[in-house]
Amino acid sequence: MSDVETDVTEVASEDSENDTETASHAVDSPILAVENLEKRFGGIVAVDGASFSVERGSITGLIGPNGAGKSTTFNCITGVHTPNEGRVVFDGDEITGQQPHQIANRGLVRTFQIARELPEMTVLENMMLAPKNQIGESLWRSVLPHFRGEMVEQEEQLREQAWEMLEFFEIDHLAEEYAENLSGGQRKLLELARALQTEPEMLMLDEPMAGVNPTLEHKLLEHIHELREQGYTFLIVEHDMDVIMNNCERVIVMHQGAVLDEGTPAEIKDNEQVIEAYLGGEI
Ligand SMILES: Nc1ncnc2c1ncn2[C@@H]1O[C@H](COP(=O)(O)OP(=O)(O)OP(=O)(O)O)[C@@H](O)[C@H]1O
Repeated sequence: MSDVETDVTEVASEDSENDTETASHAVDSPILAVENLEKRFGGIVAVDGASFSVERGSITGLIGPNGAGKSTTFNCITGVHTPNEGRVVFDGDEITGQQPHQIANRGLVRTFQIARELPEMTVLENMMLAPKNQIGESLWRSVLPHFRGEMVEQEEQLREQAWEMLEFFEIDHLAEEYAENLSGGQRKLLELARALQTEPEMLMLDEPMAGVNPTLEHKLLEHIHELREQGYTFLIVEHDMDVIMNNCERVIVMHQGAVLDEGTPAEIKDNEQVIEAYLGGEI
């Protein structure tokens, strides 16, 4: 993240004519815009013309009753599914239909409802696999002596960064533990740490609190707020309403594949339609 910020600052200061424009773009434009998104599975319309945007540097919640289309929307944004209609714009560029790794390379990464770490690898090994643009991934380059040196240097940097991340999430004592031996909550912390290892600008978290005990939940939320302070943007799908209401500045409510309401937690809490969508239950 800090590297990205430095790069942007350098480019902006080199081009003084565009200074004002660049600064206002960064402040005013949403980091993510979803426009008229539609996704059908045979006769099922899972997402039905959903449109919303996410403000840069915010913690935004995406909620809705079971089957509302939240996960499918996540999947369309992050390239797991190709939408039938609509557009996804990230940081000013259209990313609709791109592959997940291309979208991750642009700085938009997601975590899954069920953490996807590699169970038979240690926590540190899992961390080392996560980063984007590793020199070693290109085989022909890796056999050239010049690049071999670069690879060793890069691996050292990645290891250092991985340790820092594990320390930040207070799971460094588990570095040599096999991932399969972690608790549900520790897995969620590892997944978030892995996502950050790719140096994203925005993180989309699918039910980050599911299966997490209250102590770790508290810790996870603290980390999310700390990261937001550093400039990261979060879009969170979560069924735990207390988590959404107490931690998100904005909430998007989906129902039957479309956006039913958007606003502050206080605003959406008072919307009769939202309450009805949750089968008349209290939010
Ligand atoms: N791969 C798929 N094939 C067919 N139907 C699907 C598929 N994925 C989702 N659906 C359907 O699309 C609709 C929206 O599902 P989705 O999982 O996006 O909702 P959700 O809001 O994330 O629900 P939940 O909160 O229960 O996870 C549901 O009717 C679901 O059964």
